[in-house]
Parts: sequence; structure tokens; C-alpha cells
Amino acid sequence: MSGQNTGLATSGLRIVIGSDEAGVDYKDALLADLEADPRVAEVIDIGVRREADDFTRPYPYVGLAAGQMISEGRADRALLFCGTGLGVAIAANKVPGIRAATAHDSFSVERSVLSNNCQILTMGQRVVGLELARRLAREWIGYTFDPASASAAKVQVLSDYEGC
Ligand SMILES: O=C(CO)[C@H](O)COP(=O)(O)O
Repeated sequence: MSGQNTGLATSGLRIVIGSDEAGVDYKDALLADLEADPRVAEVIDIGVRREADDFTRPYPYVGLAAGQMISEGRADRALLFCGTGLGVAIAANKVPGIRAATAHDSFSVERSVLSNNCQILTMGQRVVGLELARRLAREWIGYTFDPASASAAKVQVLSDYEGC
């Protein structure tokens, strides 16, 4: 995998944000939050967008597109939404080298980065309140995986399995 995300942010994160129709309200709200966050260098909105042709784009395309962007080194992380958060995570995890997790609580969000070195966080607009989603995203941005931690060897098992 080229441009593999180490989780080490040195000059601001490049974050992909995306959703299907069922997650677009949260996607647009979190897009504004990320753009205002000084820890974020770039926000890349991959849709869907209201009034656009892609509005009914199914969730697998969103998850796959986000995973591919990270895999190709065009972004460091992605924040994705659908109705449950599950579909976009399943899709993103099909891309080799990508670790995406659905999390709606603070501890799981923390561990998705510090234990699992996940590059992608997903949430469900039909599952979690907007203010909690916003708080979780703020917390998520603050975590950085430590490649010297005891968790690194466990994540490496996955990388070795995938060969990337
Ligand atoms: O939540 C979704 C997929 O996990 C999606 O937003 C809705 O999918 P559907 O229930 O198949 O319409």
C-alpha cells in the first residue's frame, strides 16, 4: 500500500468525509466542524451532496472510495456516515490495508486508533445523536497511534495477512 497511514500526524490531518443519503445531515455538520478545526489540514468531501447527481449513491461506493483514497496516500483518515455506520465500514474494510471501525462511544473511538490503528471512523445517523457524534469526532482527531506500543504487533498480524 503506498502512502501507508502511520497515524502520526505532523502537519495536520487530511481527512476524507463522506456519507450515503441516510448520513448526509451528519456528514454536512461534521464537514463544517472539521473545516474549523486547527488540527485538520484538509477536508475532502466525497459526497453525497444534496441537489447533486450522487445523492442516492449507495453506501458501498462511499466506503470503497474513502478506503481507496487512504490506500493511495491521498488522505490520512476518513470519517464516514450511513444509517448505522456499518455499511460504510464494511465497504471500506474491503480495501487492502484499511482498518475501519464503527464506534458510538468514547472508549471505542479511542481504542479504534490507539489499539487498532484504524484510519477510518464510521457512525450511524440513525443510531447516535448529533452532538455526541460531533464530540466523538473531536476526540478522534486527537488520537495518534503509537507504533512502539504493544498494540503494534497485533495490528501487524493484519498487515502481514494482507501483505501490505
Ligand atoms: O445504514 C446503512 C447501511 O449499513 C444504509 O444507510 C442504509 O442501508 P439499507 O438499510 O440497506 O437501506
